[in-house]
Amino acid sequence: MTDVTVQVLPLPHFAGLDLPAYETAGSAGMDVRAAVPDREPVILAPGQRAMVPTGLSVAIPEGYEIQVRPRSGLAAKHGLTCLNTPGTIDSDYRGEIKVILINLGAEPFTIQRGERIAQLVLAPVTRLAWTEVEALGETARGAGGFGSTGR
Ligand SMILES: O=c1ccn([C@H]2C[C@H](O)[C@@H](COP(=O)(O)OP(=O)(O)OP(=O)(O)O)O2)c(=O)[nH]1
Ligand SMILES: [Mg+2]
Repeated sequence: MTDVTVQVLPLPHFAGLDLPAYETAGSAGMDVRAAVPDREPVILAPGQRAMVPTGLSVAIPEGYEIQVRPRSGLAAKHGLTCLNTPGTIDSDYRGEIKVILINLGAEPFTIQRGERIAQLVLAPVTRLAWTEVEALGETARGAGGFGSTGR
């Protein structure tokens, strides 16, 4: 497997944190850390959401995106997830990557500086081009959906 090189710009408030990294040899995503101030952890009350800074800006090569996905441990243990999952980082975005976290659990959740809050997955993008038609080809499913095949 050939790695795709992505330029990363650590912002001033990233200082002292570790760059996202694969935690195991076969990991699909790199865990990304909260770049919140040391003395100002983000406390999410049940039902509350926040845009959590990562302290990183990137330049993804054209033809790729980065998906921001939740960590299953945080979701299963604390009800913490990414509200817009999977978040999309476009190849032309140069702002800071932020993680939109929501606490769907029953207890407040505190996000400390350096905590691994989500994972970044690099993915190829296939762009589509429309061809407008007057009718679509028939299929057995037709317009059936939303549970049409049963539960
Ligand atoms: O979880 C996310 C999702 C998006 N972004 C940044 C990178 C992305 O390239 C940009 C725009 O995201 P998106 O297209 O999902 O949001 P939008 O509401 O359509 O905003 P825009 O009008 O800027 O495209 O915001 C993040 O930092 N984190
Ligand atoms: Mg958009």
